[in-house]
Amino acid sequence: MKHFEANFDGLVGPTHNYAGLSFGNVASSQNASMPSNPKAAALQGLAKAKALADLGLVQGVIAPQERPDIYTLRQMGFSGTDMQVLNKVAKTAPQWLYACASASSMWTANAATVSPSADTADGKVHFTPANLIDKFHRSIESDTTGKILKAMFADTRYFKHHHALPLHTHLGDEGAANHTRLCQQYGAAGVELFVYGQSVFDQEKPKPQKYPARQTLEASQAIARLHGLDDDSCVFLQQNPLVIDQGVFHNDVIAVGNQNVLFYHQQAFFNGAEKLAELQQKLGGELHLIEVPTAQVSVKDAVQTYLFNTQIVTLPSGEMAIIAPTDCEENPAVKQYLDELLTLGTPIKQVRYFDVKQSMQNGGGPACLRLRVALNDQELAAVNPQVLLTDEKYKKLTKWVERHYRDRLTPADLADPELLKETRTALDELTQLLKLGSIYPFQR
Ligand SMILES: N=C(N)NCCC[C@H](NC(=O)CCC(=O)O)C(=O)O
Repeated sequence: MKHFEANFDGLVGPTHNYAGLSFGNVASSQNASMPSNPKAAALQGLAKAKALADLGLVQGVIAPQERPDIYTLRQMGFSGTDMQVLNKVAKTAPQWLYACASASSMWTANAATVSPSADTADGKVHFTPANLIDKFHRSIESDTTGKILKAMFADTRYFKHHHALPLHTHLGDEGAANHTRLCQQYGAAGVELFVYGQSVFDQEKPKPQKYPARQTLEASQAIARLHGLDDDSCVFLQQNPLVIDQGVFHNDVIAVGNQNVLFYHQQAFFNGAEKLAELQQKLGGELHLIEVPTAQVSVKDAVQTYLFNTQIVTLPSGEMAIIAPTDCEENPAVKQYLDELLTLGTPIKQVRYFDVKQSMQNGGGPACLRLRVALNDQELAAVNPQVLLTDEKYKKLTKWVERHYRDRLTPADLADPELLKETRTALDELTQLLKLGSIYPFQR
């Protein structure tokens, strides 16, 4: 049986904008109110995904969500026709409109936590949508995310879908952004590394002082239980609270792994040495720990360039490549580090740069834009084939974006009734293109 890691990238939705919604995410705050370009954002994401497909990797897409989310606004008492709801919220409480109009579901590393069949007790691939409760605009994603994932991975012989964790801060869960699966081969049982920002029950553990820790240890433990992972194949590691306070709002802003490689910053973890030894012992065999020293790359540079929000992928040749944002190429210290990395004798032999600036300006790099799902060939054959990115699908999606997306949007434009119509027309067409059925509330 063959095994792969498939990447499912979030298609950027037509309302992509900069509303400054994510306290603790430096880029989101810095770029608040700047005009965005949804068309460019969606095309940049698609170009990155297509390049990975062209490298011989299994690549798919995940549909965006319906925004503005009129249904959530109705739950808050805005009433009348859809257009009246828009009008009232824009006039009386625009902050709620911004929160209900974000295209944030594009960052599919936060869509769910996924455990491959080689790791789980029942031998199925398990999915738990992230509840994302730390940020209101993201907390409204999980229901639709669950529906979209079920439409993509429908075959119950292979795929098991859980409900998102209960909606309380005790169980704050941000999905795969704080979860890394290490293994020797994709098809062999691996070790799942859960990185959390704080513990609710263990008050001895340190907490960040300035910015929120979005993921709790208790949430990570709940996911491991739901997915049927045994203790010998899990490691729970605390993020360094000092880096959360410098803008590292998810672990994937400071660490990334692939197979038996873990690439991370010297300051990424709290009590890292002990936990990484546990990881080595549980994984067995060779483990490449690539620690980037502060002396070479500061935490500030890591946050600005997203050096660790890169994707490390295994190419068909067996070599690994780093998929980095062009922001890394533009920063001399980071570029120098990446050049040097290729000479260190690790499995990483190539760096490829991609312009995903529209997403970066909201704090989302290449790794945020993708959800990884390790699959064997039987499982892959059971995935809805329409969501896989072929040459033809890429062309169709590109044309779809060009037809429906605007090239300029400010938060003020989110109240435009035409935008709501345009978005629904686009999404209706997309569900047909990807054969997803009626997943959006407006279609029912
Ligand atoms: N690191 C990973 N995996 N994902 C990045 C998520 C970025 C997202 N930004 C936003 O939601 C900004 C939206 C705005 O401000 O308009 C967030 O903070 O949750």
